[in-house]
Amino acid sequence: MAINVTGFRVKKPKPKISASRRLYLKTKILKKASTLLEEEKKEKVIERERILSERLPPLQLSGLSLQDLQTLCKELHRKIDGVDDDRYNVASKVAKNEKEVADLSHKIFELKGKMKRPNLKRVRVSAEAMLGALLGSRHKESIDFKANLKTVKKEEEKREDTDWRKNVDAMSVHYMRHSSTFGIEPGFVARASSISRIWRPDSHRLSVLFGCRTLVPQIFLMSKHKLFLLRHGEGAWNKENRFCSWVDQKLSENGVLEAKECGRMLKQHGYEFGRVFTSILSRSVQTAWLVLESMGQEWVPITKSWRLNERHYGALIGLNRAEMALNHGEEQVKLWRRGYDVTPPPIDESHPYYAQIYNDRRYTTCDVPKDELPKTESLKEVLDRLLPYWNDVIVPEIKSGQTVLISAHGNSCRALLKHLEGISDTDIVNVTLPTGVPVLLELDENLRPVKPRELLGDQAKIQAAIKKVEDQGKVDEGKK
Ligand SMILES: O=C(O)[C@@H](COP(=O)(O)O)OP(=O)(O)O
Repeated sequence: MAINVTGFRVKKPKPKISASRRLYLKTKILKKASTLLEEEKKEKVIERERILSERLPPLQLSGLSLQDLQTLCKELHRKIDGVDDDRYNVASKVAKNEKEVADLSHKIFELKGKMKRPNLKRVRVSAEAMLGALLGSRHKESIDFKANLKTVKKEEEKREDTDWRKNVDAMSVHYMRHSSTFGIEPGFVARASSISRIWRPDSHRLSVLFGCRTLVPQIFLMSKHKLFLLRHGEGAWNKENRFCSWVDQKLSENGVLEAKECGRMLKQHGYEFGRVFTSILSRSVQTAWLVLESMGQEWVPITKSWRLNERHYGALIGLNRAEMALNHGEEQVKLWRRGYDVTPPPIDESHPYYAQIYNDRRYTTCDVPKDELPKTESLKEVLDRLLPYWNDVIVPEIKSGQTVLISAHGNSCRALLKHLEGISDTDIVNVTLPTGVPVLLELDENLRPVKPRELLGDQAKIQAAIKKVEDQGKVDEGKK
């Protein structure tokens, strides 16, 4: 029995072909389809090779002058740009089509009867009377609704025709306008094609965000959570240019001012925290207190964990960076400080700060036994010890709707940024965070950033502060 459109039960007509014949035909069709698919696959491979050989003829470098090589490089860059643009255009079309397919499937689902339509009676009412019933006395004013509809349609069509790159350019203007207060990585405000370069580590994600003309205007809608990362205010040893790491140092006078100022700025913008996380080092806790105090949000719960501690700098702890640069070279110091997988020599019992660190009661409260705590760490190892805490403790808070502030350290924040933004091992070398500057990350429901991080505050000052941190690893000119 089946049900026809009128709702009556009707007898199913007997099929004209036997079951075995049907099976035979089905198998034949499937076989044919699989052969066709195979052929299509082979054609695609041949087509791919043809296009590649057309677009990428083997490089002839021998005998070329410097000038020729430079021209060749420029030409290759131009081609890469072209391919990039094409890729984003295709990605945007795919995303748009996928969305349309999803919408249509939804409509089909609805039409299939999941949504029951009410029984409607046919009535004869004039348009005038209908408007009167709907709008009351206002219908007189809106009588020109046809003309209005036309205008709306025209506008909609116009919006559809807009090139997605223009939307991104428009967004850049939005960012530019705000860049005095909301810091953006230098160079972000640029043409769409160069955005992908800055976000190269996760360009696929970005192609979906920025590459789709229908999605571009929705970028701000997709932001579901706000997360703030903060490197504590200047510590006493930051000022002396010594590797501080797991040595517990308080904020310098300037660090206290930085933390208070940070709180004032966040308050001015109306941010409200639901949870704060810090390391177990005083400079990060003290910073969190001062920020919350300046915001009048002292009551917000603070949770501390060693897993947010600064990277363990091993035997380098206590040493002066500029002196290290003089003795070991600036390159080596940069590798120690910023390399992703570079581990400094471990600290041992003969180190002047060993006892102070490992006899400290705070390290008996950790979720690992004291003798399993690190003796040195690369940034990669920081991320390894931080991730379980992030996933198990911080993520649930964010997902439950809390706006979270993580008041931590230069390298624990860099590790987290690397994870969240998908920064590559090589690109993370170029990320430096100044003290006391909040970094705002806007995340989607899966905690993926929906736009570039924003360093909040005066951009000129922030750039100067970043340079100052980078220069800490250079030889002091006076001592050369
Ligand atoms: O350990 C330290 O001295 C600095 C980081 O030093 P660099 O990685 O910048 O050398 O950590 P923080 O001041 O953020 O706690």
